[in-house]
Amino acid sequence: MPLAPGLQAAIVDLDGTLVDTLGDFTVALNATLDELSLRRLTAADIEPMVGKGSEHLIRSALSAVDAPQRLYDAAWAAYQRHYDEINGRHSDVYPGVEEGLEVLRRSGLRLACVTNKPTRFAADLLQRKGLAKAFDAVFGGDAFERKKPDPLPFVRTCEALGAAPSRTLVVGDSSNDAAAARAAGCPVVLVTYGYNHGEPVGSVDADGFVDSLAQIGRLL
Ligand SMILES: O=C(O)COP(=O)(O)O
Ligand SMILES: [Mg+2]
Repeated sequence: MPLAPGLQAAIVDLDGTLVDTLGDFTVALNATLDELSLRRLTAADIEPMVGKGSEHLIRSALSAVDAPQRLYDAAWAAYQRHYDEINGRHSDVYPGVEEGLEVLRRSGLRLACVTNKPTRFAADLLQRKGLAKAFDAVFGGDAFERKKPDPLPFVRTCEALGAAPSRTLVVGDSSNDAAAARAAGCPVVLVTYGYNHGEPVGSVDADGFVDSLAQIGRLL
C-alpha cells in the first residue's frame, strides 16, 4: 500500500539518516573542549545532543561539562575549525543508503537533503561520501530563518523543488523531522537506526518506519 499517491519529491535528513556522523561530532567537539581546557565527553554523552544544529550541540556540551555559556563564541569558532578539518573522516554512510536514494531517483522524484547541520558542512560531507550527485538541492540549518522542527525548511524546500508538500516525502531519523513534516503537511517515514535525541524512535508520530533506506521502495 503506497504511503502517499503521486509523490513528486523527497526530502532526506543527513545526520542519523544518510550518514552516521557521531564519530565526527565526538572528535570535533572534544578537540574544542581540549582547546578550552574543559573536560571531554563520550560519544554516548554527545548522541542525545545531535539533531538540533551545531549551536545547540555546543551549548549542550558546555552545560554538560559545567562550563559557562560565555565561552560559547570561542567554542563555536574552535568547533567550526575542527569540524572542517575532520568532516567525514570519522563517519560512515549507513548500509542501504545508496540503494534507497537510487530507488527514489528511479521513481522520478526530485531529491533534496535538508539538515540542521550548517550547509557548508553538509555539502562537503555529501561530496566526500559520494552522495552529492543524488541531490538536486542541499539546505542546512543556516539556510532559512528557522530550523527543524519548525516547518519552514520543508515548506521552502518544497517551493525550491516545485513540489506540493502533500506530494513530498520526508525521510528522517527523529521527532524533529516528523514534527516539521507534520506541520508542513508532508508525509513522513523514519529510519529506526538514527539518533532521535536519545529517545526510542518507535513512539514518534510518523506514517511509516524502515530499518534500512533500501526498504523505501515498499512504501512508494
Ligand atoms: O544537529 C545537526 O547538526 C544535524 O542534524 P540533522 O542532520 O539530523 O538535521
Ligand atoms: Mg537526523
